[in-house]
Amino acid sequence: MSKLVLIRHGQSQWNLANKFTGWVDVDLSDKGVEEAKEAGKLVEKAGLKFDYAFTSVLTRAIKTLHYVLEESDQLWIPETKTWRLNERHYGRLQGLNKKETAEKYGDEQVHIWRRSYDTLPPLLSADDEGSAVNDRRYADLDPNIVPGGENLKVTLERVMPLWEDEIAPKLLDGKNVIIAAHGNSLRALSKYIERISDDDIMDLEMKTGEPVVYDFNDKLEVQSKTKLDK
Ligand SMILES: O=C(O)[C@H](O)COP(=O)(O)O
Repeated sequence: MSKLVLIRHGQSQWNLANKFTGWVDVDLSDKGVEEAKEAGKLVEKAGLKFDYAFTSVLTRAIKTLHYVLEESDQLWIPETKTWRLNERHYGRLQGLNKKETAEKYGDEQVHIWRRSYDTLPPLLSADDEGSAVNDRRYADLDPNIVPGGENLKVTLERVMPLWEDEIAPKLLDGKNVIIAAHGNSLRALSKYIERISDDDIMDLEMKTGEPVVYDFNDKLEVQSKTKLDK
């Protein structure tokens, strides 16, 4: 009945540099731009037509959405940008190199920080330099809900109101939706959509720039899941 496409942004500058990124607003790399354009061509080839788009307030996801829509000639559709689709906030890990962090704290600890459902990363406080509290794009948010670090569970909790209030009603109304966001905000959403357990979600990975297409019936049950690739 309706279709939902999830796409993780193309490779970012910090994916390339292997750094924890989270809410830091880094741009796409040249390869990331190519991945996003390629994804748009796949969307065009698959004949996917969207009624509505959602993305985060981070440049890498916004640009990916726009490349996809431009390549598929639907840049005109209405879109919402919201912090609720931001990458999971990586707290004090943001800006650190993932390999160096694993050398310092051990592979197991870093794997837990990256993939466990409910372990928080070391938290940033509101007066730390990198805190999102002082970022103009979050000025309308209650400072108490601006995170200093999130696990996947908390990420899912802040994605859910958007799903319930904005996305699910559109899908139930037969509209097709595209969401361009981030590895972990999309893992959280996929966990909910596919009813994946807290343990199994550790193994779900989202590739950069790969569109994932869900078909729903009129009860919003998943009928199929397809990844678009070359
Ligand atoms: O925020 C980041 O560093 C990445 O985009 C996702 O990182 P992860 O694969 O370590 O969760």
